[in-house]
Amino acid sequence: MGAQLPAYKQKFLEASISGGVLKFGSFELKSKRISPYFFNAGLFHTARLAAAISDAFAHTIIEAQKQNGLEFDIVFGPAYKGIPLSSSVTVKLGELEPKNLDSISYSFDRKEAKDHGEGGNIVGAPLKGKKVLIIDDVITAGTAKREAIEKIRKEGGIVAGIVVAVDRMEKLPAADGDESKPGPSAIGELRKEYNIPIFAILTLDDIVEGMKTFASEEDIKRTEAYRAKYKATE
Ligand SMILES: O=P(O)(O)OC[C@H]1O[C@H](OP(=O)(O)OP(=O)(O)O)[C@H](O)[C@@H]1O
Ligand SMILES: O=C(O)c1cc(=O)[nH]c(=O)[nH]1
Repeated sequence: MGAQLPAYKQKFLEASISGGVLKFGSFELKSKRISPYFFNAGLFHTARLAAAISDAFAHTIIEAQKQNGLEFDIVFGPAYKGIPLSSSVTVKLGELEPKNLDSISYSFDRKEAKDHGEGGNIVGAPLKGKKVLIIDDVITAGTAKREAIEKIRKEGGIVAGIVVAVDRMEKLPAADGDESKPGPSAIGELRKEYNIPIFAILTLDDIVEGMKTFASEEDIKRTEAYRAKYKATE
């Protein structure tokens, strides 16, 4: 499988396939695009798979600290699929880098604010004045990350960056709904607009490369055609 990929990406791709997380077929996305592949991070639910995804995130984050000077106090996972990731990745980071990352915290949001008890819509570490790293499953059109950034800022947090499991490398949805037109990259626009670094464990290019050794001709063709249709032009 995907001999060209670095070992940690290869391992993560293999875990995604064996756990049924990465699937091929026909799926409607949050953006309403119809995709021939889908990454369902909710299926990383066994001890082995949860360890595999938190390990891949932790290595990507530690590498980004070393190479790009990424600094953060809190690992934030947007609801819902980001929630278990925020806690498991925080534990893994503390284990791998006890000297630097032992005192980081995690937090996440509620999709609907709680109106009793402690109230509000943030659970875990308070965000005010803290550097916050968003971690999540997938970026497609960037809508979910934009919402997370706005929520964090509203709470007084400073967004330090984003790390996702999969960058689908897609363009922003066209304002007039005409998806045949070229468009700028969803991830590139987020980087520019908020001046933050964004990292991914796997990109669509990595998936297409890896697919060559395990997927059917038909799935490869359909995924390549989808990539050609929705890829960003800048
Ligand atoms: O880049 P985008 O076009 O926003 O799409 C990608 C996001 O959409 C889904 O989140 P959803 O809001 O459906 O949340 P959940 O599955 O985690 O509940 C998915 O889990 C990604 O986080
Ligand atoms: O864009 C989405 O909604 C989306 C794509 C994907 O691959 N996985 C997912 O959970 N959501």
